[in-house]
Amino acid sequence: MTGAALAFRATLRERDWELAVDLAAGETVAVLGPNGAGKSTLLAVLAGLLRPDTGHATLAGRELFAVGGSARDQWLPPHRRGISLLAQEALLFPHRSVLDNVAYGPLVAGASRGEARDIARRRLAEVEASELEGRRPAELSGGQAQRVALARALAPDPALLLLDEPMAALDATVAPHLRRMLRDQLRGRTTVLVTHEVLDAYTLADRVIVLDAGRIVEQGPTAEVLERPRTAFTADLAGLELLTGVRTARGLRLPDGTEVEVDSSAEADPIPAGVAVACAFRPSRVEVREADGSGVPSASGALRATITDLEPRGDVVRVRSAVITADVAVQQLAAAGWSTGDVVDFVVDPRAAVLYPR
Ligand SMILES: Nc1ncnc2c1ncn2[C@@H]1O[C@H](COP(=O)(O)OP(=O)(O)OP(=O)(O)O)[C@@H](O)[C@H]1O
Repeated sequence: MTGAALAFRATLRERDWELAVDLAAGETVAVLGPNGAGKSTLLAVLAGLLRPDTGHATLAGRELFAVGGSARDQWLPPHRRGISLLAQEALLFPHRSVLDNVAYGPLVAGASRGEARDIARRRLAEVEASELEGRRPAELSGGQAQRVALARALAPDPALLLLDEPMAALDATVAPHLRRMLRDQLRGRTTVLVTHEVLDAYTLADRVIVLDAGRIVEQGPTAEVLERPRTAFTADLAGLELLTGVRTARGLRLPDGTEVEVDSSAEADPIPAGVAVACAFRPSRVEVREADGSGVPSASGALRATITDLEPRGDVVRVRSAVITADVAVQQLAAAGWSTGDVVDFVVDPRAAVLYPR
């Protein structure tokens, strides 16, 4: 025994996919990544719907699979894995009542009809759906159906819960209710959550794994990964700008030689000069100034760049360039008269930037 609830490693040559994931008992891990990164592949292999070329996985001390090794392959079929999946769509049995949908798992696992219905009633109460027990799935709203689907996923008391973008198909007005419910239900439950929403990761996950092209590219405690991103994808998801370079006495030097100033006086563990670093900050903490016409940026630490795009966002306009993005007040932009193709200076607020080793 490793102490891990889930110990998983597998490869799939056809998808150039190779992953190792360990989960502690009761831990929720959010899996993030761009389209095609391999998130669904992970869920499918865990659920037993897709067979890897090589790999080994144990869940709560039981072997889920051992394939491609020297010994004979082991492969536990999906219904014997102790794993439940909640997908974007509720996928309830259309001809059964809500109660019987939720009772199905325990019934198949060997409970009597009465026991299975008792379990189902308890689970429905937990997701505030008791009054729906006599309805058919067609008589439910999207949010109600998803709550029932959550009750159904939890009814067999799975050793591992898989959530595949559970809020994605819901109205923005309904999603917060389910998110709150999930927060309560996931406490102490070993869960893998695939999501595109940073709010889901913050609200529900202890840890985050970022995938790209079938590999893990970042992982760690949720706040650490999202506040100190190492990839452009994670930075973008977290609403941060990311610059990379080398540590200098005043901040960091970018590959083009520009030095960006960062106030690191509060740094607990100073990073020595010469170390490869990343620097993250909000676009709202970047100022845009008129370029003064000389060949060098007007302010020290300014990044001179051409505006490639102007994107209105309420009372600010997102000013994009190839190197950096700034949010500028609509009035300031209008007064300055900047438009795409103009060369301007971007200045990062030294106190608003976080510097960390790459
Ligand atoms: N049925 C399939 N057969 C072959 N290759 C597939 C299949 N499904 C996905 N792939 C490939 O496997 C890789 C990982 O895809 P996967 O669906 O796991 O990504 P994802 O991170 O879930 O993406 P998304 O966010 O778009 O759902 C991609 O290169 C994809 O093209």
